[in-house]
Amino acid sequence: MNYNLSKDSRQETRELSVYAAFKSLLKLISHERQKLILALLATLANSALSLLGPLLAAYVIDTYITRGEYSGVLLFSGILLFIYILAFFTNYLQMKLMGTVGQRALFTLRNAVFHKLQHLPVAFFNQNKAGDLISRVNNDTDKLNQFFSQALMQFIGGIITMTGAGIFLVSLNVKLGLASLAPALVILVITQVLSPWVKKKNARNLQTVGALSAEIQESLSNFKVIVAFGRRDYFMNRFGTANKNNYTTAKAMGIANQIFVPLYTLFSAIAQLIVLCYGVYLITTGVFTVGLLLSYLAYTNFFYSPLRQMATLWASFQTAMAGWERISEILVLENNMTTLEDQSQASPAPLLEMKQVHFAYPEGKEILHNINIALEKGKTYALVGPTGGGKTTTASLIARLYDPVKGTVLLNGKDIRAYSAEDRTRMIGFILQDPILFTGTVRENILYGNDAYENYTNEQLEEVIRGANLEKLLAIFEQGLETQVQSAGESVSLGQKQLIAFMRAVLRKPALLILDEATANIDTVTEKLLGEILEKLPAETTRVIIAHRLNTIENADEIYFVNAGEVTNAGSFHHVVDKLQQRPHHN
Ligand SMILES: Nc1ncnc2c1ncn2[C@@H]1O[C@H](COP(=O)(O)OP(=O)(O)OP(=O)(O)O)[C@@H](O)[C@H]1O
Repeated sequence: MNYNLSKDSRQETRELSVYAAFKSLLKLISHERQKLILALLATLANSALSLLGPLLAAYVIDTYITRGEYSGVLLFSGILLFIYILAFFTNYLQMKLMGTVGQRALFTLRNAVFHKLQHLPVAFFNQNKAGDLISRVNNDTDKLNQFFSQALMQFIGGIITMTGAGIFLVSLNVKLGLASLAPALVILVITQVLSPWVKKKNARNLQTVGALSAEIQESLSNFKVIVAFGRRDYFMNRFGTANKNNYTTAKAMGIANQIFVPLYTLFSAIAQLIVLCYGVYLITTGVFTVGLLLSYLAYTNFFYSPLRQMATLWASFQTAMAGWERISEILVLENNMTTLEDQSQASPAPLLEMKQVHFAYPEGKEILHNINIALEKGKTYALVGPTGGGKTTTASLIARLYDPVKGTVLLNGKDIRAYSAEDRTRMIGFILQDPILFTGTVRENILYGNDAYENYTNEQLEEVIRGANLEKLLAIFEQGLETQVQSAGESVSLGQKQLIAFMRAVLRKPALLILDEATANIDTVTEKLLGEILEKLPAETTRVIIAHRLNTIENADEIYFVNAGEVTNAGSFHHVVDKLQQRPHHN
């Protein structure tokens, strides 16, 4: 499955219609039904109350002012004030409710995207940049929040007010009503025509925000290399380009989003002019009164001013839709590394087998060709060979970080895909080439993914560590289990990181332990210590060691030579030494 989210590499792009996008957006907040209905009622009440104003004013002018009955004027002023206060409260209620709905949508959506990210396979993270993903989780979801909390009810309120005003306009005088509404029709057509263009500009801008975020992430995480090579200018140039792209697309988006405002204002003014001219004509013919004309002008305003507002709201909707599309691109992805239904019983030997395995990274050429290996329980295997030969890839398939393109991997005689992730990771420990630590203490890091000792006190845990012969490794850390480490930064050395990763893996007591150059950054004395610990692992533990240093693999029972995607059993240690010596260029 292709997990690349960048548009250029996707064969099919999902183009949502406005209606479908709006429906799927609403689905997002469907669990807030009660609040939504209440907010809708408040919006309805608010619009109805506001619409009453001009009608009452027309009545007051034509009935009381023309007759000079000012007590009636006073009474109706009081009624109007009451209506406006009520309208204020309904407006407040609607904003409060929708503010909560928006924040809730943001909360739910961020959780959903993060949850999905946690469940996607390694291949997804190989193909997408962390910075862009962060931008999707942070920035794009917030666009939806803004739409829900600020725009949606204004949008609906605007439509209700416009419908009400439209009904008043047509029912007070059909011809004048239709004439005053005609410019709205033109606006509608223009909006329809321009919308796809506006949406594209918004989507493009969100993409550049993602790219900018990816640049920042990459340069910050590689800062040491940048300084060491004196290449600050290189990343500054790259950032400058990304920033410029963002600026250009933001400018284009701003123009696209704002283009409706002057258009709507113009057509609204034209409508007012039509009403004024035609209204005055109707007064002269005796069909209309001054009061009616004034209320008519007010209703025209009631119709066109939300329409003007809609221009901004429409832009917010377009941005939300563009954000929603970027988020749903992640949400629709499925993890193709599912657990197979396989009722067959696990058989004892060999512990792990690769049968006619072929593998290619997504969008790449075949890396491993027809691999057949069998790893017996309790034996130690070494994978050796030139850089880029495929050792890490082979180990990754053994640990099921990826599935083969062809062929099968069997764990205890059963398809490895039939094991749940928990069972598989309990059985297979993998110490990665570049070990990852999480911010916290050594204790937290070595207990990562290990529930068994979670509630142990430090003393109890130290006892367990002694039992696993790891106490000399722990002693390297000044404050023992409570030594602080950070995922970023340099609180521990690379070698120390490898030691923590080693303790983490050994404490889980895996049936198969893979060490991918796990001692590459460790001094020879400590390396010897690790060798001893490995020797003392339970007799049934199978070890797979990837190493370039020959002394690391001296104790291997069998050695596999991995070169150009072929894995061959190289036999004894001395045999391999001879082979490597024939390839002076390989390290
Ligand atoms: N994530 C990836 N996406 C695409 N290709 C990859 C990826 N990881 C490795 N490769 C390619 O697969 C091939 C084998 O790489 P692999 O890391 O398995 O080699 P290796 O033998 O472990 O090398 P080393 O000794 O440097 O660790 C290389 O050509 C590499 O470019």
